[in-house]
Amino acid sequence: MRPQRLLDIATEKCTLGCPILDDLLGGGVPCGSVTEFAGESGVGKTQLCLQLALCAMLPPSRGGLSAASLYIHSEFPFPLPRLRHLSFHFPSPFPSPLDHVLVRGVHTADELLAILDRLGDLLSRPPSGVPVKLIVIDSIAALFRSDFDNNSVDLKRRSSLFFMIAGKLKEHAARFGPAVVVTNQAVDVVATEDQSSRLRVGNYASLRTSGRDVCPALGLSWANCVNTRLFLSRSEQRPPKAVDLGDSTSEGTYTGKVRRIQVVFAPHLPESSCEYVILRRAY
Ligand SMILES: Nc1ncnc2c1ncn2[C@@H]1O[C@H](COP(=O)(O)OP(=O)(O)OP(=O)(O)O)[C@@H](O)[C@H]1O
Repeated sequence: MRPQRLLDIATEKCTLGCPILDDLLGGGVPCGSVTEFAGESGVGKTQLCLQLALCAMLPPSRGGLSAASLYIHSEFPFPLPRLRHLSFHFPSPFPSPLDHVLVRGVHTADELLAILDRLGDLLSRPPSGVPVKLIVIDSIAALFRSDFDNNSVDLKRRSSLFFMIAGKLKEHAARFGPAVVVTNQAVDVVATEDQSSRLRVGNYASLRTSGRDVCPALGLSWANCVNTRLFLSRSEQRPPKAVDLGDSTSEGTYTGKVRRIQVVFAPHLPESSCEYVILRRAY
């Protein structure tokens, strides 16, 4: 294959339901690989995942995948009222959109691995006949918060679970072509005297949110398990004046905190970022 042909291979993408975010991601979240949304609590990871689950149902002509999704959650309860609320404002091609979001809770990494082992059946023979082309794991970090101590045996066991989980996800992504999205927490970076010893992963030497230096949780082993890492952050302050949302109505301004999404690394995207806001209403 000539290098030029690589540019012609179009990867299917799933819209995020927002033209600015889609623009940043070159059309949306790519199918066939693992995309991570990392960021502090409340920054909007779940919001984007719920939005994606609804957008996956849209036909390709509207940026979707004409598909159902599997939403694996490790934080309880699953935000069903929020998904229902979002679905009211969502122009679904299906009469009951919530029937096409398959939800499964997991409590441990071993339980997740067992589900991923059996996932081939669901992906090859979806129960409703609608293909499942989006898999969300919200959140991977929650599964590793406890049960593991900071000793060499546990760290080795933890890394080995990362590689097994990522291996399964990539196997399904390559075989059945779904977009795989995982969410990850951000943890504070402890200041050291020698800043040069700080490990740099991807495009940015440091990442900040709410005025703190942070990095995605789970360390270097997990960073090597995802194909694309997107970092979501909140600014510490509200904008000095209302942000114009480009809407001519009186509601077309926003005075809350502005959030930012940065491409930390991705095989198909340059270093780039954009700002976003989360509104109560459909926009
Ligand atoms: N029911 C809702 N309706 C509208 N906006 C909501 C609702 N619930 C949360 N939000 C807004 O969405 C923002 C992002 O919340 P979200 O749960 O997506 O964050 P998160 O990054 O997934 O957090 P966590 O890591 O704790 O799960 C919240 O700060 C809040 O402003």
